[in-house]
Amino acid sequence: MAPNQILTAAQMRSAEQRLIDGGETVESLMERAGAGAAEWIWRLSGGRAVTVLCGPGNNGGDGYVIARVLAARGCDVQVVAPIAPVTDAATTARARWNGTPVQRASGEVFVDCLFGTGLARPLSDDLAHSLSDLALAHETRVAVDLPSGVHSDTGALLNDHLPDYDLTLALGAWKCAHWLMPVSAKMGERRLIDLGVGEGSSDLALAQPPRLRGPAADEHKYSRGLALVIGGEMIGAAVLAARAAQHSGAGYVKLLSEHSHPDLPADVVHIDGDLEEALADERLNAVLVGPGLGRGDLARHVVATVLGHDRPTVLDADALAILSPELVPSDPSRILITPHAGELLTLCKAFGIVREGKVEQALALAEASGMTVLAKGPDNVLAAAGKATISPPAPQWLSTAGTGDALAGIATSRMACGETPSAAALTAVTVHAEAARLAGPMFSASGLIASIPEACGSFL
Ligand SMILES: NC(=O)C1=CN([C@@H]2O[C@H](COP(=O)(O)OP(=O)(O)OC[C@H]3O[C@@H](n4cnc5c(N)ncnc54)[C@H](OP(=O)(O)O)[C@@H]3O)[C@@H](O)[C@H]2O)[C@@H](O)CC1
Ligand SMILES: Nc1ncnc2c1ncn2[C@@H]1O[C@H](COP(=O)(O)OP(=O)(O)O)[C@@H](O)[C@H]1O
Ligand SMILES: [K+]
Repeated sequence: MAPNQILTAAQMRSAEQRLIDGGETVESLMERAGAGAAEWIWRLSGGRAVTVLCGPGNNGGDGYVIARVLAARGCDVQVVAPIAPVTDAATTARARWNGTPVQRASGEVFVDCLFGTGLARPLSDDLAHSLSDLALAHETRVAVDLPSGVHSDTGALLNDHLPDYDLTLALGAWKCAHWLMPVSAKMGERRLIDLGVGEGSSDLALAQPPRLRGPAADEHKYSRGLALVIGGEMIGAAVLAARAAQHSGAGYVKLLSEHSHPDLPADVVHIDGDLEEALADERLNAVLVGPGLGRGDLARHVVATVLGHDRPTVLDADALAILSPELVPSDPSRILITPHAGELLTLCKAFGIVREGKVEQALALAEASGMTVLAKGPDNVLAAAGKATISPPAPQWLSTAGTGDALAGIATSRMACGETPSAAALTAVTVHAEAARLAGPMFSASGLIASIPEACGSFL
């Protein structure tokens, strides 16, 4: 099994076809999928009654296998089947299940096997009502492969009022929707069931935790990395970024700004000199521009000046409103951009990108700009050079002002430490999420920043 690969519905079909070409049958795969799912449902049900909703395709087929396996273990199982099976494998699975479907059921555990990766259009009103009525009539809900009514490749909801689940059992490989909003928020816990699908040619993967390295015995502040954060109209945002950078590995963080700030810690070195001069420092390893910068002529000049130098650079916030194809330098691979959903939309417009879904948009923007793109938000998609990585969800308490500035500061610090823009972005997202977990609920950006050192410590 390749536990980190994420497949589109088409790639999943190809992967299944490769297994079938290698001697498997759809029926044997369905048996494995159904038995694997039944094992989880058995554990979760703890002897409670189970209702399985079966659709017409192979997802429904999995449902009949689940019903048969659970019944054989003595579980009280009912099947609701609003549409008869249409595939050979589902027809066989239905025939092997020794029971009669019921019209309606209420009970304790609900298993959704209505549709999986084959869903081609929104559910009809009748099916959508059956699904939500059954889900409401049960305490615990499990989705097999995917919740029904969702787009496997984009994570979009195809119907309103779809249920929330406690557990989603991905069959054979992760699909994009398992990790993309808004669907991913409905899935509850996620578990992957092994069907023997090997490593394919997927260009999408689930992010893995980074391994950080502490300073060597002979390290000094410059060898650990010098980061420059450029302030602007709202100095507070740059201060947050500089404080986050300071706690993320760089040995030296400078804040260039004509304004000072009462919260500026003594260990962030404030300079108010010339930008060109600051950028010309041979020891400078990474630059951040954008948080609190402003969007006027001066801000444009600052962004153009930074991009005119050859430093590893993070562009965030206001710098993303300014970025345009004309400003892209000849060596853009040293640049990381960190747009939230609104900034991603603006950048797609600026670069003439018309694509559906966050993964496709991030990949297209990375291709058009040559930069590394971290499309952040409740789901984080990192795209560079034709490959994309999705990070597991972070605490939603991050939805507070200033946490994006902290993220940009961490990424800049990691680039100052010598990480590539992609590695730095992955480290930043992971450390940011861990710092949020450590900070507990209701934190502010400052509280988050205070947890960064301990969060980094988890990955040393
Ligand atoms: N293949 C394998 O080897 C294995 C696959 N496995 C399992 O199979 C699942 C994929 O199976 P699948 O391709 O049959 O798709 P599935 O999601 O069950 O539904 C498709 C059916 O629904 C229909 N339909 C579509 N939209 C509709 C709508 N809105 N309203 C009504 N009907 C609609 C569509 O017909 P259409 O009308 O579009 O021609 C078609 O008949 C996968 O998620 C996993 O669970 C595992 O068993 C392991 C082995
Ligand atoms: N609901 C959420 N769940 C998890 N992370 C979130 C959520 N909302 C926002 N975030 C994270 O918080 C940060 C917010 O960044 P941003 O929108 O740029 O805010 P700001 O500009 O105020 O700093 C991003 O890193 C984003 O990924
Ligand atoms: K399903």
